[in-house]
Amino acid sequence: AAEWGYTKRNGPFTWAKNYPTAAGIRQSPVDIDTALATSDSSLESKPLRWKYVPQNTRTIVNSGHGWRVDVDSEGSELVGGPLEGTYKLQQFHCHWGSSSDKGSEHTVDGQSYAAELHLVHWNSSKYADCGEAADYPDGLTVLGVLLKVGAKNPELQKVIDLIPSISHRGEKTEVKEAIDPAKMLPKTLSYWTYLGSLTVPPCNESVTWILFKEPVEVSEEQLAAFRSLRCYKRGEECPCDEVDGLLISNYRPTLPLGTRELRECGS
Ligand SMILES: NS(=O)(=O)c1cc(F)cc(F)c1
Ligand SMILES: [Zn+2]
Repeated sequence: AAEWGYTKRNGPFTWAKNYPTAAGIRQSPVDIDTALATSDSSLESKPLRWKYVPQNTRTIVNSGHGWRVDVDSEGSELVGGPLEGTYKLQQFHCHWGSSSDKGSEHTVDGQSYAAELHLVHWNSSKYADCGEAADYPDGLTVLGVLLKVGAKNPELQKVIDLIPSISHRGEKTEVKEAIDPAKMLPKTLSYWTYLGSLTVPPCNESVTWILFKEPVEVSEEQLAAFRSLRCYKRGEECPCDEVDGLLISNYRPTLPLGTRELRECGS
């Protein structure tokens, strides 16, 4: 089957053909209608807490759908907030648009941001690994960080510096200079949370989403570097009808929240 992607031919509106869950009722991303959010004292009473091991960021890979930094989960943990049990960091990646007026996956009162960073965690209290966890409704938690255009982001610059060595699909390289995921999170930890899904096929409905309210800055040049990734393998011709196979946009448009509860913690 033709590999899924973000062009007219294989993009988000075609995914349900090969991945029926993509047409489900607990899909992500969604528009965060801030007026709908209910503040929840139980969230306030259990502060979100994380521990990451920068040395455990192992490799960065061009998945064909963007860049992804794979992490050795050992030693990491995410607890508290809406979560039961302990979640471990598996990987982090980003979504962006062809220009910085769009690119985030979640929107806030209809507003898009330039990009969105996702830190993917799996429930190590109940499941053996990320792959297994992805098949259960409480299996995964993704921390989402909205990125807006501003100052150069020093921690993300460590990713940008590696992009030339993973320009084509399937290429990967060692992350030599440790990247600290904690340094990519906003200062204030207010967030929205709701039950959703992976925003890429197979769109498993197994994600507790935690989206920080405060955007973090990234520069136009850094966004331009993301768009220099190619969606096809070196030596192959470009399958996607994207302008010479550049990954200029890799975000899924928002899906209806439906009857799901949207909770918030912090102002
Ligand atoms: N985009 S996302 O954070 O929902 C996501 C989660 C995941 F586990 C794997 C992916 F490829 C993408
Ligand atoms: Zn993502």
